[in-house]
Amino acid sequence: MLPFSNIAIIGLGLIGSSIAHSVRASMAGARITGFDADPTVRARVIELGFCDDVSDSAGAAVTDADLVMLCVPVGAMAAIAAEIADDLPADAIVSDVGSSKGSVMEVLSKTLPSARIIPAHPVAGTEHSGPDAGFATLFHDRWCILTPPDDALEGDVEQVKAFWEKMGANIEIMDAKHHDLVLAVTSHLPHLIAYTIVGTASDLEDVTRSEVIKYSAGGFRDFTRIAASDPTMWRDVFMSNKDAVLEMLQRFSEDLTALQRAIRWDKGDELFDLFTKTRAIRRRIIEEGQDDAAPDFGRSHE
Ligand SMILES: NC(=O)c1ccc[n+]([C@@H]2O[C@H](COP(=O)([O-])OP(=O)(O)OC[C@H]3O[C@@H](n4cnc5c(N)ncnc54)[C@H](O)[C@@H]3O)[C@@H](O)[C@H]2O)c1
Ligand SMILES: O=C(O)C(=O)C[C@]1(C(=O)O)C=C[C@@H](O)C=C1
Repeated sequence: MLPFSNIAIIGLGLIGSSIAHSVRASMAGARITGFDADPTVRARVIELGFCDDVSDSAGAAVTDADLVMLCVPVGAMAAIAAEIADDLPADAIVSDVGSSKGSVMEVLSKTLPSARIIPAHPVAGTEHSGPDAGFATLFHDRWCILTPPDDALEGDVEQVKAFWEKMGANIEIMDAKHHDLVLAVTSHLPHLIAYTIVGTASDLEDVTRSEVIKYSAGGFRDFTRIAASDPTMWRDVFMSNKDAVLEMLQRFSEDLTALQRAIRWDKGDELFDLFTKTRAIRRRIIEEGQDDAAPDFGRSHE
């Protein structure tokens, strides 16, 4: 049996379109209605044909839905919740895919006080955005973290869990605050570091900058991939997960200062010990099959 039969996807960029492709591939018979605030995106989605219907308003998209999946940037969640409030069926489950969870739950529960809200975060993505960037296998063997509120109905959590499992994801259930702390270090801080290092390189004098581009084969190139991620999405992530990101940034700055001191005072053994520890972490990630450097994950879409 299908976990949901009428799915409204609001926001048809990378994640919204990947969900639509994935539903098509794994839940035959489920009907997908899409909406995006950008009319050029709506027109492109009609051309691409991954929705059964594309509505002209968010309200119209949700009227018959049993699942409403909000796939907009975190900073747009409050506005979109207000837009669907009057048309949302009482028995529909509302979920989202936002990269931070505490603030999203806060705005959704305030704007939709009687809605059945089960937030989710697929820990899978690429640096690309928009409706052309999506693909059906994005969530295969990747984690999807659910952060249901304490009073969520168990049946609702099970339904959302079944939905993501059908799309190939592995499910973890977590408290929103814990999610935001963990993701601050595993996802948000790495993006901030990548944005910083690429920004620093681009601030160098013209002649050095062209050499940076010319010789960016390994390490720097990997950072530029991450630093090419969507500016709106990431601005919203940092604004919405401020406390956890600032806490992790503080720890990171302290560790960086310790490394600076080790280099200054020729403490090579301290560097060697740290690099040995970090190499072991990378090897563990690969052993546990979570190395996303190996599969393509949509990079061939570049
Ligand atoms: N990109 C990733 O790697 C990734 C991974 C997991 C989760 N997420 C989360 O998924 C969500 C969507 O990210 P994405 O990468 O698909 O972004 P995207 O830029 O590819 O798509 C977002 C879409 O939302 C639309 N939109 C913006 N405001 C809207 C509104 N008020 N009403 C309707 N549509 C609106 C935009 O026009 C755009 O088409 C974000 O909350 C992000 O944090 C992203
Ligand atoms: O692989 C990438 O390009 C990503 O940045 C994906 C990534 C991540 O940091 O792991 C980015 C943001 C999401 O919320 C989840 C996944």
